[in-house]
Amino acid sequence: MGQGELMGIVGINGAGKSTLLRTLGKVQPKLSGEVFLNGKNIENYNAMALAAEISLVLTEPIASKNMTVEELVALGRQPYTNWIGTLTEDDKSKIKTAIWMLELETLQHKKCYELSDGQLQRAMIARALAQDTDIILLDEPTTHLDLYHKVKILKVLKSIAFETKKTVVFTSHEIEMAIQLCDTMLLLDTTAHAFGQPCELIEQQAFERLFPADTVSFDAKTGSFRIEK
Ligand SMILES: Nc1ncnc2c1ncn2[C@@H]1O[C@H](COP(=O)(O)OP(=O)(O)OP(=O)(O)O)[C@@H](O)[C@H]1O
Repeated sequence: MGQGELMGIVGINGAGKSTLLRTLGKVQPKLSGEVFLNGKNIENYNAMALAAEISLVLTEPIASKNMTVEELVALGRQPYTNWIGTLTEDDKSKIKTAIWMLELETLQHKKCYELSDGQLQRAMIARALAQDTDIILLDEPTTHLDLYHKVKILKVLKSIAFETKKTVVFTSHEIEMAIQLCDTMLLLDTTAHAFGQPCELIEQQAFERLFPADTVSFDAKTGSFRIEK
């Protein structure tokens, strides 16, 4: 995966999308293999050093919804602040930028429990952005959102990758949206995995293999799935 790129990990239920993402972020022990970051095995990174390289947006609910959006976003600066958590001008500027990029200015003083699912997801992404790491990993960031908000979140992720030159990797069931918006995709399949630009995967007929064709087929011309009646 490259700098400034949005990469989607897609595949059927149980294909191992979340497991792979959480393994990349060292949130859970690896089942096999090794993960290298900047030429160094992630096993050799301590939590603080890894938090300066990778930020995570996971599906677990946040510890306390009693904090404001601004306080939640400020948590992203934790790996850099001193033991009393004093924010420097640089920290405050990164928090402000993240709030601005996720269009949270009018919500920043609201408590997290007052937010809709989509607003809370944006706040979580702002926290990851404030952490200012080269890599942002997100597990199913569009779950529970309506079509418009799913598209909005993915477009925000794309612009974060493009404008801040970060590598943004997310897992999703939104294969059609990922085809339209991702720079690269990893398609996890029970038999073979495919990685490349969406157009390359379409050429390889990788999406046709995903579901039984008598139920759901893939139309390469439109890049969309069709229900067989
Ligand atoms: N490489 C692997 N080898 C063996 N088991 C695996 C591997 N990857 C994932 N699993 C197991 O498969 C199960 C499903 O994995 P996971 O939840 O990551 O799938 P998913 O694609 O995110 O599913 P969903 O789309 O339903 O959220 C888990 O029990 C996990 O431990």
